Amino acid sequence: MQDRIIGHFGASIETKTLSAEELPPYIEHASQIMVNALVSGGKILTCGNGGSAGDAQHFSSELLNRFERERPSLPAIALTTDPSTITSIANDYSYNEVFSKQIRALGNPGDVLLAISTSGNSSNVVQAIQAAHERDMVVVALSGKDGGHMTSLLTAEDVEIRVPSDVTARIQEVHLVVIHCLCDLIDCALFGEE
Ligand SMILES: O=C(CO)[C@@H](O)[C@H](O)[C@H](O)[C@H](O)COP(=O)(O)O
Ligand SMILES: [Zn+2]
Repeated sequence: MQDRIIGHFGASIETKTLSAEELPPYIEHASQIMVNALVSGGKILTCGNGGSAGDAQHFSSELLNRFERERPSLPAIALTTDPSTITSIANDYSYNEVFSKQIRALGNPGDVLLAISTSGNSSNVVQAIQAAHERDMVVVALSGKDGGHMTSLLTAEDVEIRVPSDVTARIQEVHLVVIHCLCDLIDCALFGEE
């Protein structure tokens, strides 16, 4: 079984190496979108399912609390954290609307939606992107595989960071590095390079 374990590490390293070659321009662009929103008084909403819900919460917590340095709190809300809201929307309407209904209430022009989906096909994330555009928000899509339905919804204002892999776990492992890159770039832009 240790060969399997080593295989996971090897595949993760391989995917990260390929991502390090392909993704930096998209990550930098995404960070600029987020910084522009934050300096204009906007906030960042985040969403995703399963492991990507964890990533959505991981990112919002690092803005609200801190990443690696002492700095003021930054405005971010994970749309994945309130079971009463999520279960009531899913129960009364549809699970596909659990993020979009929140965005219609919380999102404002100039805010950013970080939409996370390894397949790009999770309906509630797709509908979240549609709702964000209705609210004149900008979208940063964090995806993988062929980008799925999410990709076709993005405008020229948005950016997609698509991990070059078809394996959900490997994509998620790169998403975490991307989230930390975004936090670092935001801190550098707002509070100076250390
Ligand atoms: O974390 C994992 C797999 O590693 C799963 O929980 C995974 O997040 C779930 O299957 C999600 O429903 C997948 O959705 P998505 O990434 O395609 O949007
Ligand atoms: Zn996972």
